[in-house]
Amino acid sequence: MNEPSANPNAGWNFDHSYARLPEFFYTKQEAKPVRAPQLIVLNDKLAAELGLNAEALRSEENVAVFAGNRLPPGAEPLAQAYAGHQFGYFTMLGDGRALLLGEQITPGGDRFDIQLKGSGRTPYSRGGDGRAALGPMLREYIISEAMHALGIPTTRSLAVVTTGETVVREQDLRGAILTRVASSHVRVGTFQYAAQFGELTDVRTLADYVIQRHYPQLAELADTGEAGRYLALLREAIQRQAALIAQWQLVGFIHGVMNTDNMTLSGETIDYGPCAFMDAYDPATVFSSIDRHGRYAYGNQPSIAVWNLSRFAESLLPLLHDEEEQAVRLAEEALKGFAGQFEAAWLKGMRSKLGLFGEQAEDAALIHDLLGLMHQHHADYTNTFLALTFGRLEEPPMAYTPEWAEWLERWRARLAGQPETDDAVRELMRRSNPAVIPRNHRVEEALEAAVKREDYSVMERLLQALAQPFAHTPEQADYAELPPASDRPYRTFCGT
Ligand SMILES: Nc1ncnc2c1ncn2[C@@H]1O[C@H](COP(=O)(O)OP(=O)(O)OP(=O)(O)O)[C@@H](O)[C@H]1O
Ligand SMILES: [Mg+2]
Repeated sequence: MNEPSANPNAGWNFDHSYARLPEFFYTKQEAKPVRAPQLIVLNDKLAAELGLNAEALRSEENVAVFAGNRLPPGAEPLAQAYAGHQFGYFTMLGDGRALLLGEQITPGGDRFDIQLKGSGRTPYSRGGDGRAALGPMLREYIISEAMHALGIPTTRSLAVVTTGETVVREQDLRGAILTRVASSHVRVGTFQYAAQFGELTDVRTLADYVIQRHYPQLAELADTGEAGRYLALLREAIQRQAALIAQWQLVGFIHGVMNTDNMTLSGETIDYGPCAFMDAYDPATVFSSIDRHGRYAYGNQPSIAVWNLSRFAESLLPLLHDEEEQAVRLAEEALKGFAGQFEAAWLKGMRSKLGLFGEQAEDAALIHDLLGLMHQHHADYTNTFLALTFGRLEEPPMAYTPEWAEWLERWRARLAGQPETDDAVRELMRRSNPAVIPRNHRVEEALEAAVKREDYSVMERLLQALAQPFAHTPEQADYAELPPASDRPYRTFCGT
């Protein structure tokens, strides 16, 4: 059993709005204590943002909190229920290895879920052991924090502890628990769960909860119909996902497992499983070893988002309009909005990456032709934009062919036709093209040192570089190196 009350000076300040929902939505559950917790990494900056005292968090008492061995003051742990489509197939899921401790209210009044991932079995564990391994939890820590530094909405990572226990996968691995921080953990799959296994009132309760928590400006709208708040919720969720996926595409991020249970209503990226950043530009890039048909390939991410949002819309249908036909029409119209919103956000981002101010009709062709060349020449996505930013145009692949020269000519002509100075162009491009992304081979190098040799310095160095992705120090330049050819194509195995 958990011992109550950890170090009171850590600054834990919980509320429990999710626990005030009907019990249909969760199961109260304590963490299963682990043998020998040890703190591996703590996010001091995030701790401060949450109103937590990093020094107190390092104490033995609070390391025990991160391990699930102690409850922090005011915590009321629960496992959330949800369902979802996994690779297109619907199934009941729920937190099978995670627990929500509560919602930390920050000094500024913001609310964040504090969740332990890897904290033991729950009623939703099915055949699983409820545990997680050190490598995947550090991977989630590194990539989620990199995404945050890139300005992309995401769940955050506060800490990783090892448990002193072994988790059995294909081989024995060191057990670990990640403390995850999120605006909320409500997923498209939470709505699917309510629609499939609950009453209409449950869907309504959940929708009103999400509106209160993430879209409070909609709360006063009417119930149903064209001007209703549930249609507005659908539209807003679509808008946030369109913006999010555009940001993924712009940095070359491949989520890898865009199941409906891995899409949040907050619009934050969640579940860093078999995800990775693309090296050479190719829309067909897939990293996940279990995604054999390329369902979640880079180029498919926008259309998969629409597929997932369609499942969300289906869950909401009875709330959209009293007449089903009208409800379907409203949902379809809302879903049609995604393409335009995505395209607008993506084009805007691409213009910035190329230093283009204003909008000109030929911009889209200029951008698509660049991507076509990059694809044809297996050009590194991130480094091509860096080369353009810093005028290193003699570097491969640009130096290769007359087609590149022709494209560069068109780009220069477009730049020359705008009133902004070269400095302004360079500045925009520097802000829009990261120097450092969490490249697979560097992440793996850090994980190998951490997991196999208990050497965490490689990861610490990587985390420091990733925290400032747009800085251009010599340190940063080191991380712009391409992976050795033997590392391509890279696969992330789903040994979680
Ligand atoms: N070792 C495990 N034991 C029990 N349940 C598990 C285990 N691994 C995954 N699950 C459950 O399987 C489902 C799908 O797993 P998935 O990999 O999408 O999630 P996850 O990485 O555990 O969690 P999240 O989506 O919260 O980041 C989830 O319901 C998850 O809780
Ligand atoms: Mg998941």
